[in-house]
This record gives sequence, C-alpha cells and structure tokens, in this order.
Amino acid sequence: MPEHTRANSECAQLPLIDIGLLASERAADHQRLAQQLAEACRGTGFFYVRNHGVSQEMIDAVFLQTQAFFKLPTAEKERINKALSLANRGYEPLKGQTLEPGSPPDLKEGFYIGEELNQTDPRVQARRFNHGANQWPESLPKFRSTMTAYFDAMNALSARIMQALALSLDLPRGHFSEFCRQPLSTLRLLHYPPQPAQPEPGEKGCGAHTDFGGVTVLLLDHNPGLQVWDNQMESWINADPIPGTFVVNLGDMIARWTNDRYRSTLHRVVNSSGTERYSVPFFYSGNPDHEVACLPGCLAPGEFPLYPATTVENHLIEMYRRTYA
Ligand SMILES: O=C(O)CCC(=O)C(=O)O
Ligand SMILES: [Fe+2]
Repeated sequence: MPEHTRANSECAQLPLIDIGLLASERAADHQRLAQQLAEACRGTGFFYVRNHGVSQEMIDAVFLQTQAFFKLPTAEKERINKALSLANRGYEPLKGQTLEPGSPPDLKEGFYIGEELNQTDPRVQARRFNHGANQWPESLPKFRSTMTAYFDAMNALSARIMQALALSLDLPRGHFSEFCRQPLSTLRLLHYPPQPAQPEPGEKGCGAHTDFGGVTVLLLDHNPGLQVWDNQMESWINADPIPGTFVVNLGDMIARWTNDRYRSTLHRVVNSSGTERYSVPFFYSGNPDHEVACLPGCLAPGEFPLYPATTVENHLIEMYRRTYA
C-alpha cells in the first residue's frame, strides 16, 4: 500500500444500489438487486444505497446534534468519556484510536452509542460484551431522542440490507433473520479537523482499516475524505458523498461467512477538504449468540473453510482486543 495520502481520481466509481427494489412485488426486481449487489460485494465490497427510506429531516437532525456535541466544551465531553463506560459508550477524544498499526493516532474525535438498555436487562446483568447504559450529554436536550430514533432507523435499514445480501448469495431472503434478532449495533459520531499542513508521516483522519462486524451503514456530510482500497487497481478510490445515499460496506464477519467470496475492504479518511468534516457510521453486528460459519453455497467441492466457526460475540471480542491492545 502506498504511503502517500492522495487517491487515484481517475478510478472507477463505487456502484449505486437501489435498495428500494427489495419492496417491489416483482421477482425480476429482486433478481436485479441480487445481481447488482453480488457484483458490488465481489468487487470492492463498498457501494452506495439510495431509496433507503430514511428521511432527510432525520439526517439533518443527526448532523445538527453531532456538530453541537463536538462543539461542547472539552470538560463536558470528558465527563462522559468512553473510558468511564463498561460497554464502550461515550466520548473518544482526538487521537484516541489508532486504526492503522504503525501510523500516528487518528485525527478524529468520536462518540459511541449503543442500544438503550437499563440495568435490569438480563444482557447487562450478565455483563455481555458491549451491553450497558449509554452516556448522554446533559446540555443538549434533543440529542438523545434524535440519536435513538436514528439508531432504530439504522437497525431497520441494516436488516433490509441483510435480506438483500441473502438474495445476492442465492439464499432465501429471510436467511439472516435470526442473526437480525436483538442485534448488537454501534452508532458512532465522528468529527475530523482539517488535515494539518504539515502532518506527521502517515498522519490522517482515520488510518486504513477494515470494519469488524456485519455491515456498516455510513452517513457522510458534504465533504470528501473517505478512500477505499481497490485491490485490482492497487490504488485508492475516492468515495465522495452522493446526496440522498448512504455508503455501505461489508465487515470482517461477512468474509468469514462467505469464505472470502465477499471481502471486507481497507478504507481510510484523509480530510483534505480544508474544513471540519463529520460522518456517522453505524456498525451492525447482529445477534451476539449467532454462529458465524461458512454459509451454504460458499464452499465449492474440495474447498475448505478459511476460518473456524465462531459466534458474533467472540468474533467482536477478538477484533476489539486487537485494535485496542
Ligand atoms: O468517516 C468516514 O468516512 C469513515 C469512518 C470509518 O471508516 C469508521 O468509522 O470505521
Ligand atoms: Fe471503517
């Protein structure tokens, strides 16, 4: 992978998928969706979705609250630092994560939100991984309701994307419905200051990484900055924002499931826009107890599974251990 931070602007665009086709009554529409998706997933594993049904009003409200949160005084953000949570919820300061081993820490600050759970929930009582209370900023009255509504909308959209993924793998549409029950999901708000004029070698908004979980549904503001590694071309593709869409990408669990027919792809952020950049990824990892093993149809005769079977929870614990070690 080249060290410089520019992407090849002449490269192919990522595909744009009409996820609304899933609601069609016509089998031909489902087939078209399945085909387009299979192609996208065998390619970079990154695509845009449109016709997703999430209102622009809701998206505007999410950005408004996100910006308001990061503009709060540092002391207030620090009061709900993620380090105070047993469930990885809350504020992550600038340079708090290093997604690319060997590079300087990421030039971003973040905020993590999970499912709203109270202390009596059996999953919290049992200290299941990433299950616990959220931490909320006190001085933003609309923050909590905006984010929980968006969280629910993202869970619903992700479940629909899983249905489309099932179709793309020649499986029944409901194949992942058990996986989608009581899913473990993380909503992450991100703020990237502009890339400094004189960065440290390798310093950037977000180091090259793959996402851990099932699917990621990423909301971009109007700024470019996201780059996706194109294995075939051996270069970075700019995944610039397209209004009215989300960027969707596959996490490491899908590679496990499909024996690498579908891959999780390296991506990174270089905020060369000269202004503040905000983005809101949603990580959908599914039911913690669900078994992740090679799917039917993803093993040709004589081919062996590349990964041992595991559960969602054990896979995630292992991935977190590696990143935050
Ligand atoms: O900010 C972005 O565009 C991407 C963020 C990302 O890749 C992540 O949080 O995993
Ligand atoms: Fe990512």
